[in-house]
Amino acid sequence: MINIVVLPGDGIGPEVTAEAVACLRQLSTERDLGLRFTEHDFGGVAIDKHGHPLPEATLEACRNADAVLLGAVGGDKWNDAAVRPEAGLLRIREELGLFANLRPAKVLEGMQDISPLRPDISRDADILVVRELIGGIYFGERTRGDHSASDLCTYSRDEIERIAHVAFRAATHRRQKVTSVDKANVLATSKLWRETVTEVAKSYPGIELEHMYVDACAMAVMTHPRRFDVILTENLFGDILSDELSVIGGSIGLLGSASVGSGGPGLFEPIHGSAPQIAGLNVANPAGAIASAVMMLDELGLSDSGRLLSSALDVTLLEGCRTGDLGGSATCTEFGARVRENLRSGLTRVDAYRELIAMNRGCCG
Ligand SMILES: NC(=O)C1=CN([C@@H]2O[C@H](COP(=O)(O)OP(=O)(O)OC[C@H]3O[C@@H](n4cnc5c(N)ncnc54)[C@H](O)[C@@H]3O)[C@@H](O)[C@H]2O)C=CC1
Ligand SMILES: CC(C)CC(=O)C(=O)O
Ligand SMILES: [Mg+2]
Repeated sequence: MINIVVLPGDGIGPEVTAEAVACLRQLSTERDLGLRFTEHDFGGVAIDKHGHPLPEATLEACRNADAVLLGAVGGDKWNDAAVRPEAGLLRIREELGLFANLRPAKVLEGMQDISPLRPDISRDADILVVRELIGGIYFGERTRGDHSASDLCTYSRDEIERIAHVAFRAATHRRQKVTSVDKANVLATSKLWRETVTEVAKSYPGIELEHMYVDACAMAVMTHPRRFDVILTENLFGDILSDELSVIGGSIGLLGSASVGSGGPGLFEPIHGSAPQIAGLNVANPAGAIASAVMMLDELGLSDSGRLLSSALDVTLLEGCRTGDLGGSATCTEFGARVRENLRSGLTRVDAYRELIAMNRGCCG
């Protein structure tokens, strides 16, 4: 039995998570994976019910799980809460020791039509952001007075080393390049970051390392996305850059992520937030939540099943079944149902997918 804790959270979180879980349930039944799901309160909904975004019972369930699947948390409703939903998110990442957040962003071959970038710029873009997740300014001491406020940014050499190793190891399975992003012309933490990453790189002689300032990087990912393979960066910069990178593929609703640490359960969540404006309307794109489920299957050692789900997701998009954020009219539930239909038809659809790619290359290339 594989024990998966589901934290639907707030806003569109429950809607997109429901579609991902339905895909996983179907896969589990068809392929006898033994996935078992239990839902727990987390985020704003947990504040309403229990007075805290991360109740002890939820944390305990996550600690004992094989993996955690999360929707999103937050919303203006909880702006004045003593502990906000987002603080619960930071805490669960810290409690589970999830220092590495992996956020792949790519343009699906045959789908350059939905990228706002010119096809000659976006074609073949395929970037993995490796973001440090439990250090830096989000975790530093905060002060707030009437006329001033401060947030402390701290990184230790150890924290930088361990995330750098994740990035270099990832690059060895990809295109052998790491771009380390910092602001070392100004920040002390960035100077230490650059120095430490340069040192770690010596253990990976086959990997090309370049350093880039975050402002220049924010521009270059839009003008020359193909020049990037793995982007290694700290918590705040990675948060911002990964939302920006979602533009390349066409929508933030497409991107999933995996947060992993040193051996405990991983946490898998789309990179977007709770999108309160569209919550309850059944229009959210569940692709990012489903992509997160694919990453979860990989992490659980169920890569064959992950590949099937990933293909079913790609086929669904290539067929033109798209939610409003991608210019389509499919609802969240219709999109999820279509992914499951494609999943049901299994391997034959992978061939269909390749054919669709070949066809689309002609008209969108
Ligand atoms: N991991 C998490 O739980 C995160 C939570 N948040 C929280 O979410 C709340 C809303 O934050 P925002 O800054 O508005 O960011 P957001 O990511 O929720 O929304 C940004 C824009 O993208 C759209 N969008 C996001 N996901 C979508 C999807 N799956 N399908 C279609 N459109 C989608 C939204 O409608 C909005 O226009 C805040 O309370 C914020 O703190 C924000 C980011 C991450
Ligand atoms: C609470 C925030 C740090 C969440 C967020 O924006 C993210 O992790 O992408
Ligand atoms: Mg973010």
